[in-house]
Amino acid sequence: MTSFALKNGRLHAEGVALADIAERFGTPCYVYSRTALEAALDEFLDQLKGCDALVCYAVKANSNLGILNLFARRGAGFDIVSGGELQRALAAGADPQKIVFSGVGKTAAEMEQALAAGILCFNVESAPELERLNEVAGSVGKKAPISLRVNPNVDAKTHPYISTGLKENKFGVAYEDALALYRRAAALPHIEVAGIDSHIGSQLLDPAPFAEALDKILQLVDQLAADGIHLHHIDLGGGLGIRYSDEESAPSVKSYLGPLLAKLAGRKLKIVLEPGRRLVGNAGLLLTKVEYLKPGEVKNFAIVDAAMNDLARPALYDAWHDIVPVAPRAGEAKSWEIVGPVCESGDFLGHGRPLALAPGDLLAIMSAGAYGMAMSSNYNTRPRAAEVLVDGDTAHLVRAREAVESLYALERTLP
Ligand SMILES: Cc1ncc(COP(=O)(O)O)c(C=O)c1O
Ligand SMILES: N[C@@H](CCCC[NH3+])C(=O)O
Repeated sequence: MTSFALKNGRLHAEGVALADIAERFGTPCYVYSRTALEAALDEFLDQLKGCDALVCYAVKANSNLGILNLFARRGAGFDIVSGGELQRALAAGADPQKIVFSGVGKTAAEMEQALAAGILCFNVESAPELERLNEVAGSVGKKAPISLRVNPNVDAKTHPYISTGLKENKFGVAYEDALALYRRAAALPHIEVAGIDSHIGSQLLDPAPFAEALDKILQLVDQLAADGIHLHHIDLGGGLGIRYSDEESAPSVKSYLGPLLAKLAGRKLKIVLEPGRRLVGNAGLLLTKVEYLKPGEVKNFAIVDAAMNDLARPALYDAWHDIVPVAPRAGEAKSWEIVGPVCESGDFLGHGRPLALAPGDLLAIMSAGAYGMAMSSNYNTRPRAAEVLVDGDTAHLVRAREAVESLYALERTLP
Protein backbone atom coordinates (compact mmCIF):
# COMPACT_ATOMS: atom_id res chain seq x y z
CA MET A 1 0.00 0.00 0.00
CA THR A 2 1.72 3.15 -1.17
CA SER A 3 -0.17 5.28 1.34
CA PHE A 4 2.16 3.84 3.98
CA ALA A 5 5.72 3.85 2.69
CA LEU A 6 9.33 4.44 3.70
CA LYS A 7 10.70 7.87 2.79
CA ASN A 8 14.32 8.55 3.67
CA GLY A 9 14.33 5.45 5.82
CA ARG A 10 11.29 6.55 7.87
CA LEU A 11 7.78 5.12 7.59
CA HIS A 12 5.19 7.70 6.55
CA ALA A 13 1.42 7.84 6.27
CA GLU A 14 1.00 9.80 3.04
CA GLY A 15 3.15 12.92 3.62
CA VAL A 16 3.39 12.65 7.41
CA ALA A 17 6.15 10.80 9.29
CA LEU A 18 4.70 8.30 11.76
CA ALA A 19 7.34 9.38 14.28
CA ASP A 20 5.84 12.88 14.18
CA ILE A 21 2.36 11.46 14.75
CA ALA A 22 3.66 9.50 17.76
CA GLU A 23 5.28 12.59 19.17
CA ARG A 24 2.21 14.76 18.68
CA PHE A 25 -0.58 12.35 19.65
CA GLY A 26 1.22 9.66 21.66
CA THR A 27 1.02 5.89 21.34
CA PRO A 28 -0.76 3.54 20.92
CA CYS A 29 -2.49 5.34 18.10
CA TYR A 30 -4.50 4.25 15.07
CA VAL A 31 -3.44 5.99 11.87
CA TYR A 32 -5.60 6.01 8.72
CA SER A 33 -4.89 7.28 5.22
CA ARG A 34 -7.58 9.28 3.45
CA THR A 35 -6.11 8.38 0.06
CA ALA A 36 -6.23 4.66 0.85
CA LEU A 37 -9.81 4.86 2.17
CA GLU A 38 -11.07 6.70 -0.87
CA ALA A 39 -9.12 4.52 -3.29
CA ALA A 40 -10.66 1.40 -1.73
CA LEU A 41 -14.19 2.77 -2.15
CA ASP A 42 -13.43 3.97 -5.68
CA GLU A 43 -12.36 0.46 -6.68
CA PHE A 44 -15.96 -0.61 -6.08
CA LEU A 45 -17.52 2.51 -7.59
CA ASP A 46 -15.43 2.11 -10.76
CA GLN A 47 -16.58 -1.45 -11.28
CA LEU A 48 -20.19 -0.45 -10.70
CA LYS A 49 -20.21 2.49 -13.13
CA GLY A 50 -23.32 2.37 -15.28
CA CYS A 51 -25.09 -0.07 -12.92
CA ASP A 52 -27.95 0.82 -10.61
CA ALA A 53 -25.92 0.06 -7.50
CA LEU A 54 -25.29 1.21 -3.95
CA VAL A 55 -22.22 0.50 -1.82
CA CYS A 56 -23.31 0.31 1.81
CA TYR A 57 -20.14 0.34 3.92
CA ALA A 58 -20.43 -2.08 6.87
CA VAL A 59 -20.06 0.34 9.77
CA LYS A 60 -18.99 -2.40 12.19
CA ALA A 61 -15.57 -2.67 10.55
CA ASN A 62 -14.60 0.82 11.65
CA SER A 63 -17.20 3.26 12.88
CA ASN A 64 -15.13 6.42 13.33
CA LEU A 65 -17.20 9.44 12.28
CA GLY A 66 -14.33 10.86 10.25
CA ILE A 67 -14.24 7.73 8.11
CA LEU A 68 -18.03 7.42 7.80
CA ASN A 69 -18.19 11.05 6.73
CA LEU A 70 -15.55 10.55 4.01
CA PHE A 71 -17.55 7.65 2.59
CA ALA A 72 -20.89 9.49 2.85
CA ARG A 73 -19.43 12.45 0.95
CA ARG A 74 -18.44 10.05 -1.84
CA GLY A 75 -21.98 8.77 -2.14
CA ALA A 76 -21.73 5.58 -0.10
CA GLY A 77 -24.55 4.21 2.00
CA PHE A 78 -24.17 2.18 5.18
CA ASP A 79 -24.90 -1.29 6.50
CA ILE A 80 -25.70 -1.04 10.21
CA VAL A 81 -26.34 -3.66 12.88
CA SER A 82 -27.61 -1.59 15.81
CA GLY A 83 -29.45 1.56 16.78
CA GLY A 84 -26.09 2.88 17.89
CA GLU A 85 -24.61 2.44 14.43
CA LEU A 86 -27.67 4.14 12.94
CA GLN A 87 -27.19 7.14 15.21
CA ARG A 88 -23.48 7.25 14.35
CA ALA A 89 -24.07 7.02 10.61
CA LEU A 90 -26.64 9.84 10.74
CA ALA A 91 -24.30 11.94 12.88
CA ALA A 92 -21.64 11.43 10.20
CA GLY A 93 -23.93 12.77 7.48
CA ALA A 94 -25.39 9.55 6.06
CA ASP A 95 -28.44 9.66 3.82
CA PRO A 96 -31.02 7.45 5.62
CA GLN A 97 -32.34 6.32 2.25
CA LYS A 98 -28.97 4.63 1.73
CA ILE A 99 -28.97 2.65 4.98
CA VAL A 100 -29.65 -1.07 5.30
CA PHE A 101 -30.15 -2.63 8.73
CA SER A 102 -28.73 -6.14 9.26
CA GLY A 103 -28.45 -8.23 12.43
CA VAL A 104 -30.20 -11.14 14.12
CA GLY A 105 -31.44 -9.33 17.25
CA LYS A 106 -33.08 -6.03 16.32
CA THR A 107 -35.09 -4.72 19.25
CA ALA A 108 -38.48 -3.04 18.87
CA ALA A 109 -36.89 0.25 19.90
CA GLU A 110 -34.23 -0.09 17.20
CA MET A 111 -36.92 -0.87 14.63
CA GLU A 112 -38.84 2.27 15.63
CA GLN A 113 -35.68 4.34 15.43
CA ALA A 114 -34.90 3.06 11.92
CA LEU A 115 -38.49 3.54 10.74
CA ALA A 116 -38.45 7.11 12.02
CA ALA A 117 -35.18 7.75 10.18
CA GLY A 118 -36.66 6.30 6.97
CA ILE A 119 -33.98 3.74 6.08
CA LEU A 120 -33.81 1.93 2.74
CA CYS A 121 -34.32 -1.60 4.02
CA PHE A 122 -34.40 -3.97 6.97
CA ASN A 123 -32.48 -7.18 6.32
CA VAL A 124 -34.74 -9.54 8.25
CA GLU A 125 -33.04 -12.61 9.67
CA SER A 126 -35.89 -14.73 11.11
CA ALA A 127 -39.64 -15.36 11.09
CA PRO A 128 -40.25 -13.84 14.54
CA GLU A 129 -38.29 -10.75 13.56
CA LEU A 130 -40.58 -10.32 10.54
CA GLU A 131 -43.67 -10.53 12.76
CA ARG A 132 -42.23 -8.07 15.24
CA LEU A 133 -41.29 -5.61 12.51
CA ASN A 134 -44.82 -5.79 11.09
CA GLU A 135 -46.25 -4.98 14.53
CA VAL A 136 -43.84 -2.14 15.22
CA ALA A 137 -44.38 -0.60 11.79
CA GLY A 138 -48.15 -0.85 12.29
CA SER A 139 -47.90 0.86 15.67
CA VAL A 140 -46.17 3.88 14.13
CA GLY A 141 -48.34 3.95 11.02
CA LYS A 142 -45.61 2.95 8.57
CA LYS A 143 -44.73 0.17 6.15
CA ALA A 144 -41.31 -1.39 6.69
CA PRO A 145 -39.28 -2.18 3.55
CA ILE A 146 -37.62 -5.58 3.91
CA SER A 147 -35.25 -8.09 2.40
CA LEU A 148 -34.93 -11.54 3.84
CA ARG A 149 -31.35 -12.45 4.59
CA VAL A 150 -31.22 -15.86 2.98
CA ASN A 151 -28.64 -18.35 4.03
CA PRO A 152 -27.48 -20.06 0.82
CA ASN A 153 -25.59 -22.77 2.71
CA VAL A 154 -22.30 -22.34 0.87
CA ASP A 155 -18.91 -22.79 2.42
CA ALA A 156 -17.08 -19.45 2.44
CA LYS A 157 -13.79 -21.23 3.22
CA THR A 158 -12.79 -18.74 5.88
CA HIS A 159 -12.12 -18.80 9.65
CA PRO A 160 -15.04 -20.59 11.39
CA TYR A 161 -15.59 -17.60 13.69
CA ILE A 162 -16.30 -15.33 10.70
CA SER A 163 -18.11 -17.74 8.39
CA THR A 164 -21.82 -16.93 8.35
CA GLY A 165 -23.46 -18.62 5.36
CA LEU A 166 -23.65 -22.21 6.57
CA LYS A 167 -26.71 -23.94 7.96
CA GLU A 168 -25.07 -24.22 11.36
CA ASN A 169 -24.62 -20.41 11.66
CA LYS A 170 -27.08 -18.25 13.57
CA PHE A 171 -27.49 -15.81 10.68
CA GLY A 172 -30.25 -15.54 8.12
CA VAL A 173 -33.22 -17.63 7.08
CA ALA A 174 -32.69 -21.20 5.84
CA TYR A 175 -32.79 -21.38 2.06
CA GLU A 176 -35.59 -23.95 2.14
CA ASP A 177 -37.76 -21.71 4.35
CA ALA A 178 -37.30 -18.50 2.36
CA LEU A 179 -40.12 -18.90 -0.14
CA ALA A 180 -42.78 -19.49 2.50
CA LEU A 181 -41.50 -16.60 4.57
CA TYR A 182 -41.57 -14.25 1.57
CA ARG A 183 -45.20 -15.26 0.98
CA ARG A 184 -45.93 -14.45 4.59
CA ALA A 185 -44.11 -11.10 4.27
CA ALA A 186 -46.07 -10.20 1.14
CA ALA A 187 -49.30 -10.81 3.05
CA LEU A 188 -48.42 -8.70 6.08
CA PRO A 189 -50.07 -5.27 6.09
CA HIS A 190 -47.14 -3.25 7.42
CA ILE A 191 -44.36 -4.92 5.43
CA GLU A 192 -43.25 -4.05 1.94
CA VAL A 193 -41.10 -6.66 0.22
CA ALA A 194 -38.19 -4.74 -1.30
CA GLY A 195 -35.31 -7.11 -1.90
CA ILE A 196 -33.26 -10.15 -1.02
CA ASP A 197 -30.02 -10.32 0.92
CA SER A 198 -27.21 -12.74 1.61
CA HIS A 199 -23.83 -12.47 3.33
CA ILE A 200 -21.75 -15.61 3.58
CA GLY A 201 -18.76 -14.63 5.67
CA SER A 202 -15.77 -12.39 6.05
CA GLN A 203 -12.17 -12.31 4.77
CA LEU A 204 -12.97 -14.42 1.69
CA LEU A 205 -9.93 -14.84 -0.53
CA ASP A 206 -11.61 -17.07 -3.09
CA PRO A 207 -14.34 -15.36 -5.15
CA ALA A 208 -15.98 -18.67 -6.14
CA PRO A 209 -18.31 -18.99 -3.11
CA PHE A 210 -19.80 -15.56 -3.88
CA ALA A 211 -20.81 -16.75 -7.34
CA GLU A 212 -22.13 -20.02 -5.92
CA ALA A 213 -24.25 -18.11 -3.41
CA LEU A 214 -25.56 -15.74 -6.08
CA ASP A 215 -26.66 -18.65 -8.29
CA LYS A 216 -28.74 -20.01 -5.46
CA ILE A 217 -30.19 -16.61 -4.60
CA LEU A 218 -31.14 -15.96 -8.23
CA GLN A 219 -33.02 -19.26 -8.38
CA LEU A 220 -35.04 -17.99 -5.47
CA VAL A 221 -35.59 -14.60 -7.14
CA ASP A 222 -37.07 -16.44 -10.15
CA GLN A 223 -39.29 -18.60 -7.96
CA LEU A 224 -40.53 -15.49 -6.20
CA ALA A 225 -41.28 -13.75 -9.50
CA ALA A 226 -43.28 -16.79 -10.60
CA ASP A 227 -45.23 -16.32 -7.38
CA GLY A 228 -45.91 -12.67 -8.19
CA ILE A 229 -43.35 -11.34 -5.69
CA HIS A 230 -41.12 -8.90 -7.55
CA LEU A 231 -38.01 -7.55 -5.90
CA HIS A 232 -36.47 -4.13 -6.25
CA HIS A 233 -32.93 -4.93 -5.14
CA ILE A 234 -30.46 -7.69 -4.43
CA ASP A 235 -27.98 -7.26 -1.58
CA LEU A 236 -24.86 -9.39 -1.98
CA GLY A 237 -23.46 -8.59 1.46
CA GLY A 238 -19.79 -7.98 2.16
CA GLY A 239 -16.92 -10.33 2.87
CA LEU A 240 -14.26 -9.62 0.26
CA GLY A 241 -10.90 -10.26 1.92
CA ILE A 242 -7.72 -8.23 2.04
CA ARG A 243 -4.07 -9.12 1.98
CA TYR A 244 -2.65 -9.36 5.50
CA SER A 245 0.71 -10.97 4.75
CA ASP A 246 3.12 -11.42 1.88
CA GLU A 247 2.19 -15.07 1.58
CA GLU A 248 -1.40 -14.47 0.65
CA SER A 249 -3.04 -12.48 -2.09
CA ALA A 250 -6.54 -11.07 -2.22
CA PRO A 251 -8.73 -11.01 -5.32
CA SER A 252 -9.17 -7.66 -7.06
CA VAL A 253 -12.59 -6.04 -6.78
CA LYS A 254 -12.89 -6.61 -10.51
CA SER A 255 -12.34 -10.37 -10.28
CA TYR A 256 -14.83 -10.51 -7.40
CA LEU A 257 -17.54 -8.36 -8.97
CA GLY A 258 -17.04 -9.23 -12.65
CA PRO A 259 -18.66 -12.70 -12.49
CA LEU A 260 -21.42 -11.42 -10.21
CA LEU A 261 -22.31 -8.51 -12.49
CA ALA A 262 -22.34 -10.89 -15.47
CA LYS A 263 -24.90 -13.08 -13.71
CA LEU A 264 -27.02 -10.02 -12.91
CA ALA A 265 -26.90 -8.50 -16.38
CA GLY A 266 -30.34 -8.03 -17.93
CA ARG A 267 -32.13 -8.28 -14.60
CA LYS A 268 -33.87 -5.17 -13.35
CA LEU A 269 -32.45 -5.42 -9.87
CA LYS A 270 -30.63 -2.66 -8.04
CA ILE A 271 -27.39 -4.05 -6.62
CA VAL A 272 -26.49 -3.40 -2.99
CA LEU A 273 -23.11 -4.36 -1.54
CA GLU A 274 -21.96 -4.29 2.09
CA PRO A 275 -18.16 -4.30 2.09
CA GLY A 276 -16.47 -3.56 5.42
CA ARG A 277 -12.93 -4.83 5.77
CA ARG A 278 -12.05 -4.25 2.12
CA LEU A 279 -12.72 -0.51 2.42
CA VAL A 280 -10.78 0.16 5.61
CA GLY A 281 -8.52 -2.79 6.51
CA ASN A 282 -5.40 -1.82 4.61
CA ALA A 283 -6.05 1.89 5.06
CA GLY A 284 -5.10 1.81 8.74
CA LEU A 285 -2.28 0.80 11.05
CA LEU A 286 -1.73 0.72 14.78
CA LEU A 287 1.29 2.69 15.91
CA THR A 288 2.96 1.42 19.07
CA LYS A 289 6.17 1.94 21.04
CA VAL A 290 8.53 -0.70 22.43
CA GLU A 291 8.58 -0.25 26.20
CA TYR A 292 10.88 -3.10 27.24
CA LEU A 293 12.95 -5.85 25.69
CA LYS A 294 13.01 -9.04 27.69
CA PRO A 295 15.21 -11.60 25.99
CA GLY A 296 14.93 -15.08 27.47
CA GLU A 297 16.18 -18.63 27.15
CA VAL A 298 13.11 -19.89 25.36
CA LYS A 299 11.56 -16.74 23.92
CA ASN A 300 12.44 -13.09 23.49
CA PHE A 301 9.68 -10.70 24.44
CA ALA A 302 9.29 -7.19 23.09
CA ILE A 303 6.72 -5.53 25.32
CA VAL A 304 4.94 -2.74 23.46
CA ASP A 305 2.38 -0.19 24.64
CA ALA A 306 -0.45 -1.56 22.45
CA ALA A 307 -2.26 -4.69 23.58
CA MET A 308 -5.09 -7.11 22.89
CA ASN A 309 -7.54 -4.49 24.16
CA ASP A 310 -6.44 -2.23 21.30
CA LEU A 311 -6.25 -4.90 18.60
CA ALA A 312 -8.02 -8.15 19.51
CA ARG A 313 -7.63 -9.98 16.19
CA PRO A 314 -4.37 -11.84 16.96
CA ALA A 315 -5.62 -13.02 20.36
CA LEU A 316 -9.10 -13.84 19.08
CA TYR A 317 -8.46 -15.46 15.70
CA ASP A 318 -4.71 -16.03 15.80
CA ALA A 319 -4.75 -13.46 12.99
CA TRP A 320 -1.55 -12.31 11.33
CA HIS A 321 -0.69 -8.62 11.05
CA ASP A 322 2.60 -7.50 9.54
CA ILE A 323 4.70 -5.64 12.09
CA VAL A 324 7.23 -3.19 10.69
CA PRO A 325 9.66 -0.78 12.30
CA VAL A 326 8.93 2.91 11.76
CA ALA A 327 12.68 3.59 11.51
CA PRO A 328 14.35 0.32 10.51
CA ARG A 329 17.70 0.02 12.28
CA ALA A 330 20.86 -1.73 11.16
CA GLY A 331 22.01 -4.62 13.31
CA GLU A 332 21.24 -8.24 13.83
CA ALA A 333 17.58 -9.24 13.81
CA LYS A 334 16.33 -11.47 16.61
CA SER A 335 13.09 -13.36 16.79
CA TRP A 336 10.67 -11.44 19.04
CA GLU A 337 7.31 -12.17 20.58
CA ILE A 338 5.51 -8.84 20.22
CA VAL A 339 3.30 -8.65 23.31
CA GLY A 340 1.27 -6.06 25.18
CA PRO A 341 1.06 -5.16 28.88
CA VAL A 342 -2.32 -6.85 29.49
CA CYS A 343 -2.37 -9.63 32.09
CA GLU A 344 -3.24 -12.51 29.75
CA SER A 345 -0.87 -14.98 28.13
CA GLY A 346 -2.97 -14.57 24.99
CA ASP A 347 -2.06 -10.89 24.82
CA PHE A 348 0.13 -10.89 21.74
CA LEU A 349 0.25 -8.96 18.49
CA GLY A 350 2.72 -11.20 16.67
CA HIS A 351 4.82 -14.31 17.33
CA GLY A 352 8.45 -14.87 16.39
CA ARG A 353 8.98 -11.69 14.34
CA PRO A 354 12.55 -11.24 13.08
CA LEU A 355 13.38 -7.63 13.96
CA ALA A 356 16.31 -5.52 15.14
CA LEU A 357 14.83 -3.65 18.10
CA ALA A 358 15.77 -1.26 20.87
CA PRO A 359 13.56 0.13 23.64
CA GLY A 360 11.74 3.25 22.50
CA ASP A 361 11.46 2.05 18.88
CA LEU A 362 8.16 2.62 17.14
CA LEU A 363 6.42 -0.25 15.37
CA ALA A 364 3.52 -0.18 12.93
CA ILE A 365 1.01 -3.04 13.17
CA MET A 366 -0.24 -3.09 9.60
CA SER A 367 -3.69 -3.78 8.09
CA ALA A 368 -5.37 -2.73 11.33
CA GLY A 369 -8.02 -0.42 9.86
CA ALA A 370 -10.81 -3.02 10.04
CA TYR A 371 -12.06 -4.64 13.24
CA GLY A 372 -9.25 -2.93 15.13
CA MET A 373 -10.48 0.14 17.01
CA ALA A 374 -14.04 -1.09 16.46
CA MET A 375 -13.38 -4.17 18.60
CA SER A 376 -11.16 -2.49 21.17
CA SER A 377 -12.02 -2.51 24.86
CA ASN A 378 -11.00 -0.94 28.14
CA TYR A 379 -9.75 -4.20 29.66
CA ASN A 380 -7.20 -3.50 32.41
CA THR A 381 -8.63 0.06 32.56
CA ARG A 382 -6.68 0.97 29.48
CA PRO A 383 -7.99 4.10 27.77
CA ARG A 384 -8.66 3.42 24.13
CA ALA A 385 -6.12 4.68 21.62
CA ALA A 386 -6.25 7.97 19.74
CA GLU A 387 -7.25 7.84 16.06
CA VAL A 388 -5.59 10.02 13.46
CA LEU A 389 -6.67 10.47 9.84
CA VAL A 390 -3.91 11.64 7.53
CA ASP A 391 -4.84 13.74 4.52
CA GLY A 392 -1.78 14.57 2.43
CA ASP A 393 0.62 16.49 4.65
CA THR A 394 -1.84 16.97 7.47
CA ALA A 395 -2.66 14.68 10.38
CA HIS A 396 -6.14 15.20 11.86
CA LEU A 397 -7.08 13.81 15.26
CA VAL A 398 -10.43 12.10 14.55
CA ARG A 399 -10.78 10.56 18.02
CA ALA A 400 -8.98 11.79 21.08
CA ARG A 401 -7.29 9.31 23.40
CA GLU A 402 -9.71 8.43 26.18
CA ALA A 403 -9.13 9.94 29.61
CA VAL A 404 -8.97 7.44 32.47
CA GLU A 405 -11.62 9.39 34.46
CA SER A 406 -14.10 8.84 31.61
CA LEU A 407 -13.69 5.08 32.04
CA TYR A 408 -15.28 5.15 35.50
CA ALA A 409 -17.37 8.29 35.14
CA LEU A 410 -20.62 6.27 35.02
CA GLU A 411 -19.75 4.19 38.09
CA ARG A 412 -20.83 4.88 41.67
CA THR A 413 -19.73 3.71 45.09
CA LEU A 414 -22.39 2.67 47.63
CA PRO A 415 -23.73 5.45 49.87
C1 LIG B 1 -24.39 -8.68 7.30
C2 LIG B 1 -22.98 -8.25 7.11
N1 LIG B 1 -22.68 -7.43 6.11
C3 LIG B 1 -21.41 -7.00 5.89
C4 LIG B 1 -20.38 -7.42 6.70
C5 LIG B 1 -19.03 -6.92 6.39
O1 LIG B 1 -18.13 -7.93 6.19
P1 LIG B 1 -16.68 -7.65 5.66
O2 LIG B 1 -16.03 -6.72 6.63
O3 LIG B 1 -16.05 -8.97 5.67
O4 LIG B 1 -16.80 -7.05 4.32
C6 LIG B 1 -20.63 -8.30 7.75
C7 LIG B 1 -19.54 -8.84 8.58
O5 LIG B 1 -19.08 -9.93 8.27
C8 LIG B 1 -21.97 -8.72 7.97
O6 LIG B 1 -22.27 -9.53 8.97
N1 LIG C 1 -14.24 -9.30 13.56
C1 LIG C 1 -13.86 -10.15 12.47
C2 LIG C 1 -14.79 -10.01 11.32
C3 LIG C 1 -16.21 -10.16 11.72
C4 LIG C 1 -17.12 -9.94 10.61
C5 LIG C 1 -18.41 -9.42 11.14
N2 LIG C 1 -19.58 -9.98 10.50
C6 LIG C 1 -12.43 -9.94 12.08
O1 LIG C 1 -11.75 -9.19 12.68
O2 LIG C 1 -11.94 -10.54 11.18
